[in-house]
Amino acid sequence: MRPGLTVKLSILLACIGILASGVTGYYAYSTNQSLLVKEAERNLLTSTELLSQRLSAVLNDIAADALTLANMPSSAKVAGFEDVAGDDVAKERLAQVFGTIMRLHPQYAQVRLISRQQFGLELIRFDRDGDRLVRVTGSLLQEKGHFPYVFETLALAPGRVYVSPITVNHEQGAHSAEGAPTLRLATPVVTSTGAVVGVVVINVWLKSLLDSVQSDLPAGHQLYLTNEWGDFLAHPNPAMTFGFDKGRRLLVQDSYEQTRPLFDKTQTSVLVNGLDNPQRAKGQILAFVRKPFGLPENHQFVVLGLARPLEDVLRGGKSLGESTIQMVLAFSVLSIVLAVVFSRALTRPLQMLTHAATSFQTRHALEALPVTRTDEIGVLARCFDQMRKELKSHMEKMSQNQQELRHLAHHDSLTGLPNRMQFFHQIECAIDAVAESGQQLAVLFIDLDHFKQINDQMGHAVGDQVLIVVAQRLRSALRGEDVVARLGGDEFIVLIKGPAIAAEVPAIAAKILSTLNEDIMTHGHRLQVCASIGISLFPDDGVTAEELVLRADSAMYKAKVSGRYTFARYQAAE
Ligand SMILES: Nc1nc2c(ncn2[C@@H]2O[C@H](COP(=O)(O)OP(=O)(O)OP(=O)(O)O)[C@@H](O)[C@H]2O)c(=O)[nH]1
Repeated sequence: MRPGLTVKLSILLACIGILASGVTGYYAYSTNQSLLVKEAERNLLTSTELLSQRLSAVLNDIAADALTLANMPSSAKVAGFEDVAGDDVAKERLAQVFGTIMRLHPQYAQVRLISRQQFGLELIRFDRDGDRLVRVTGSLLQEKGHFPYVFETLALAPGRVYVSPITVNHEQGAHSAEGAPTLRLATPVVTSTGAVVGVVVINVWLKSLLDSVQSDLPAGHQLYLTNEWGDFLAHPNPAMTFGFDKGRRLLVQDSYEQTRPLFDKTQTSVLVNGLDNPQRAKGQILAFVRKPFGLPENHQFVVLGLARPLEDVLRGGKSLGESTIQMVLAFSVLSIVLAVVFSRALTRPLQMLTHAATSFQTRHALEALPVTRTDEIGVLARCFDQMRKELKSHMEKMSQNQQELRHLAHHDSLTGLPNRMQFFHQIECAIDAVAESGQQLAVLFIDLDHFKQINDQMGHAVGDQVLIVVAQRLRSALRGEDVVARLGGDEFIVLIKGPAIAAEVPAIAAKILSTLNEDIMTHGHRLQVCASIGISLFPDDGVTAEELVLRADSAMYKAKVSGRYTFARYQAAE
């Protein structure tokens, strides 16, 4: 069975409801996710900027240490001696200070005083070797004049601090510092006359530097650091760092395309998130900040980045997601219920109309209609109600007319008695019925005497009234099962059946004659009617309707001839 209008409408409305709540829920959920990510991005950017400021502060502290050492009068004195041996007492005192600095700052890998003379010979040098502090002396001291951190620092004005690029330390004999990513800060040692006589250099392990910078970073955050070309110096995966030292370039721009503006210097910070860029930053939120690094005239910078898992950020929205799903499910169920209720309410009047139409079509029944409604359905119902009432009245009239026509076809319109056709039908039925039972039938052909005179003398209306009275008297004089019909004009015919009808029929004929002969009062006239009756019997006088009627007619003429107002039996010789 095909679904009805109610089902279709319910499905449509339910689908709309479910779709609307689903879309709303999805929109609320995704908007919330976007807001969470944007908020996390802002916080991450702030953390990254704070981190870069902390890096600056740490570098400033190291620079301050370097300046402190360089500004000590003994530094200039030791560095300024022509003789390498110099003033051993002053050197030893200065070395104790250098050693103290090393002990106080575990992140320092090396602290040195390097002379301008003798190709930048190291004068005082402390190395860190694991937990141990090693003072390098004598022939182990090396010439460092060819290193940029020496010759570039010697060219600096007093009080300025050189910051080297962060590289892997390949200086031989540097104990634990050898092979480790290192940053060098150096400042010139100047005599009271303004002569630059040496440099103080502090080597810092990048790892220690970053550990101190990110010490209070929340768990789950990952640190990125690149140089000004984008080479990774710090990365959650150590294999990704210092690619240039291993003969290949591992650039942040290749990992995160969005960081290019930092290196074009068109932006100072960029944000990347895995929600908007699942290809580039899968499952992560990242913030990158460009930070000037070292001497301003060198236009150096580093890029600091922080990342945190997207999942951590979205975890806060998870409960909202679950609530949203519950809400969507609840609204979907509500939508289905409302859709069914609304559809039924909407289609009920249509169903009433449909039911009323089909009931009217099949049973002509006038079922209830929503005629009291004030909307279009009410108008339709009232029109339909009016139409079916008119149709019903027409149909009833037609049926009545048909009945009347059917009656007229078989009855005489003046007297209401069966007509000739009906009589013949009845007599044929009676012949069929009595043929085998051995019963008899009698046909009485009745013709009024001198009826023409009544018409002529008293008018046709009186004649009609007389015919009506005759019909009534014939009907009342006979039994209910006897057939009385009018053949036409003043001729009537009667069919009587019974086991001994031949013996009874003279008395019946006599009764008819006397009944008809009683006075008739009509139109102010007193009349008397006489009649002549011819009788034929089945099966003695005929076995068909035509024969019986014809022979009764013939007998009636015999009665007329014999003086009227009498009856006569058909005789074959006639
Ligand atoms: N008022 C009236 N007269 C009718 C009707 N049908 C026929 N007639 C008349 O009935 C008369 C019948 O006349 P007949 O049977 O020929 O003659 P009658 O005067 O009865 O003479 P007899 O039968 O020989 O006694 C005619 O004058 C018809 O015009 C009718 O329906 N109403």
